[in-house]
Amino acid sequence: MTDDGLTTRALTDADFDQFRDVAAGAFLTSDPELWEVNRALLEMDRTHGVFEGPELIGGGSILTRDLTLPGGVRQPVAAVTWVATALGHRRRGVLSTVMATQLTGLHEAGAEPIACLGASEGGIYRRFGYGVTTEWADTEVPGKSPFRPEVDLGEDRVRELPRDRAWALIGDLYERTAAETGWMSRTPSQWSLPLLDTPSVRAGGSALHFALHPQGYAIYRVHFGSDARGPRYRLTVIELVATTPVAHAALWRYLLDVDWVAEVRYPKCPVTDPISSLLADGRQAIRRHLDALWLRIVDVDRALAARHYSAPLDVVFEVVDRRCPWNEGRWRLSVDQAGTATVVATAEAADLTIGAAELGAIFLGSTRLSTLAAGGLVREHRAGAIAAASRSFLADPVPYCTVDF
Ligand SMILES: CC(=O)SCCNC(=O)CCNC(=O)[C@H](O)C(C)(C)COP(=O)(O)OP(=O)(O)OC[C@H]1O[C@@H](n2cnc3c(N)ncnc32)[C@H](O)[C@@H]1OP(=O)(O)O
Repeated sequence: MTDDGLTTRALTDADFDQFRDVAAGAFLTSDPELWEVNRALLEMDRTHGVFEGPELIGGGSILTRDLTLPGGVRQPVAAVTWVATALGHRRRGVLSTVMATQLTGLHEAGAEPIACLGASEGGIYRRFGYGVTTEWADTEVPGKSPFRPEVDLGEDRVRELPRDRAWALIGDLYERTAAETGWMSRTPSQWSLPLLDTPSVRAGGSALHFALHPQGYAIYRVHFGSDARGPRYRLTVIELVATTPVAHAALWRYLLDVDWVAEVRYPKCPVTDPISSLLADGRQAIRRHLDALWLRIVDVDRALAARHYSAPLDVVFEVVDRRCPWNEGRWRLSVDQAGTATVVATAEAADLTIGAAELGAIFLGSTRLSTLAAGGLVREHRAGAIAAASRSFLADPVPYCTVDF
């Protein structure tokens, strides 16, 4: 019980309606289909509620997902979602209680050593030890923009398929791509969220379209509009998956050539998507970086040993982690020639000092340790330690996550 009388417990199926009402109120979204999808997806025994007397006033949920780590390891992670505090009960520590309950529970159960989430606002989660571990490059390209003449589009045609026929093909293509670092597993029921297509999700746009290539697919919708020159539609790419460069180029070409479309926008575009290199004038692709997946190390030793590294390393980290005191202290990370790590607690002098959020940020190998150090977020005690660790943590290709939980 907290100082002002709040209690916390894991919820049951019987609590679902109450949890839905609190979350729907906090997220200002009462779309009934969204909540029917969530009724099937939420793991109620991993969903915690904070109560004032009998009244549920906030909570948060953990989904069981797998995340691909550098080296191709499929790692179970705690995917945190639907964190919500009822209006009228904000800033009383409900979120802090949920975060503490989740992290302590994961640690004490020896469950997933990593938690992750997509943040509604950028200012909330750093204090709880989450750092930005992947980004999107929100990309806009004018419709009909030409490619370089040498770009190979292959012989295969991109075909538009109805949802039920597309669905039979895209799962396998997604699964092949999910072997790359940063991708999340999706069970058949977990597909229901990214494919949700209700009026509130469409926000005035069309139903989802499915463009299929033998080695890839694009899911998109169109928002209608016009001016004195004629139709000026906006095409929004929801997801583009390609298992070969030719399929990738063919799908982009297809999307750019949809008639009446003035602009193609892909908000969740991978930062390494080579669209600028395909275009005859690369400057036509305007790109803006956005934070995507936030990651939190729950148990330093188990998490750091789970991934592979790009270069040998021998470094002692002093970890500062007020929220998870079991992580605090010095850890020696040793990486051999094969990129395999061992992690042990040590009393030796630290080579660098790092906070939990920064350790979470560099974990997948996208965010550079050297960049965080340049921003004053990591301290070096042995010359060269940051450069060496930064190299070793980097992953190539740059990790990407769709984050759809
Ligand atoms: C993974 C996800 O589910 S992301 C979605 C998160 N949920 C939402 O955005 C839904 C709408 N918002 C809400 O429900 C609430 O405002 C929440 C969940 C964001 C915050 O809940 P609260 O119970 O008010 O937070 P709580 O009182 O525990 O505050 C904890 C700390 O976070 C800070 N904080 C809370 N909300 C915010 C915010 N939106 N931006 C920045 N800081 C914040 C508080 O000031 C406090 O700081 P302190 O520890 O330095 O004192």
